[in-house]
Amino acid sequence: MANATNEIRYLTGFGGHFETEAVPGALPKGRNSPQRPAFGLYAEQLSGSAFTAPRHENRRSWLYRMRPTADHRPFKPYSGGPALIAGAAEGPIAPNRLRWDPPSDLPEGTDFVDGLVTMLVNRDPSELTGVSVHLYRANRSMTGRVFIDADGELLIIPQSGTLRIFTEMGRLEVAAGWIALIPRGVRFRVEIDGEARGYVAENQGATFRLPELGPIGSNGLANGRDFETPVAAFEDVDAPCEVIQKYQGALWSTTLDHSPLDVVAWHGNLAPCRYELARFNTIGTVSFDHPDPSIFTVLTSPSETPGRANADFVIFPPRWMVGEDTFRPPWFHRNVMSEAMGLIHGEYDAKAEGFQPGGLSLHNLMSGHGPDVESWKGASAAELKPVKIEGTMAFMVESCWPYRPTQFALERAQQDYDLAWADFPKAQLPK
Ligand SMILES: O=C(O)Cc1cc(O)ccc1O
Ligand SMILES: [Fe+2]
Repeated sequence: MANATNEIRYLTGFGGHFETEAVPGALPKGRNSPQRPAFGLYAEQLSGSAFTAPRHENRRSWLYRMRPTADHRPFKPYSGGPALIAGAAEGPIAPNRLRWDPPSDLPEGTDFVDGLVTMLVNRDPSELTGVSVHLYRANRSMTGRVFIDADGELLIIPQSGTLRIFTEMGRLEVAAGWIALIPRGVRFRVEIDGEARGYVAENQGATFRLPELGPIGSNGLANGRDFETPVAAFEDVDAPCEVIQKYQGALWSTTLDHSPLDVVAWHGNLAPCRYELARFNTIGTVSFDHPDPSIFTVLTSPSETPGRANADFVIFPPRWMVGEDTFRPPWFHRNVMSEAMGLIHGEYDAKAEGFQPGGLSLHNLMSGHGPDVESWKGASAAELKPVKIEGTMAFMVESCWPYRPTQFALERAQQDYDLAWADFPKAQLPK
């Protein structure tokens, strides 16, 4: 089925067992690794979970490619992209709330890789847990090079501009309002027209999956059928191609004499996908009280502790607010989980000002936060008729591991963020 908007074809479903071939006959039937794959292709397994992971956790795909990935020369340190994985700032993490305007000095005239800037990190990649938050600004397509992240799966959240992502396993188009998920280790190139900006959550832990629905039942939130995985697509290019790899927190580079985007067919349940956030089936109160934001979870990466996410990707989409006798915006709270938030467009209902599209905020473990004074005043006085929050899309990457800002982030944080919560009137007790 052709996709009307961009001619790229997709397979639907989250984490399904897909099979796809760009050349008829490339995909072996009934086995993974025949003695002689069709056309002299190389069969190669890509594992996203341990071989012995329980069946419902097991993620792997088989790729049929023109040359094996093993065919490369040593990686050497890469000197571009200086702001990616800059490492956390020295010293203890201060218990302060932090917020950023969209940085005006993100890399300029760069492609997606060199345009990435790390803002927040929270575990060493070798621990196979944690999540980092990066921003990007890119003005050029990647040409003659691809990127591969061995440290984590990449959740790409465009804020403006459209990315065309040519991965080993096919092509995806991802505009603002969509997300893309690229599995750990899958090589890709990003093409753009004009300028593109956005966020990347780099998940070093267990692969993102749909959250349990519990009493919600068998439908709702992000529905599996709305995730789209590209069909196989490849390029047959015998020209130098640089491979830039993020590996254990550092960047490395090697140059091949061919494009590694040469996977002619693949099958399996580990593959890139995209999802339009507008498809999210938002559920909320129809009686009273503001539910915990976990009700807005799109994807979750569990930790080893049940119910405590290594990373939750949560959105705040347009929705009706109908709660009776309820303070409707997010309440005041302190959380053992750490909350990084971004804004794709519009306004966030807990922040009357200062939180801009392309900006970022951090409310780490146990830091007191909630509505700013203006939002609190407005919502406390509002007439509680049904109101539709429209034209907005905020998101949160919530993690059980406190985030550490990078030096780049610390140097650019708003200086007066605490004033968002200054001068609340004191409660007046009966005399
Ligand atoms: O702090 C925030 O703005 C995120 C958030 C939103 C909400 O609706 C409830 C709790 C919460 O942490
Ligand atoms: Fe919060």
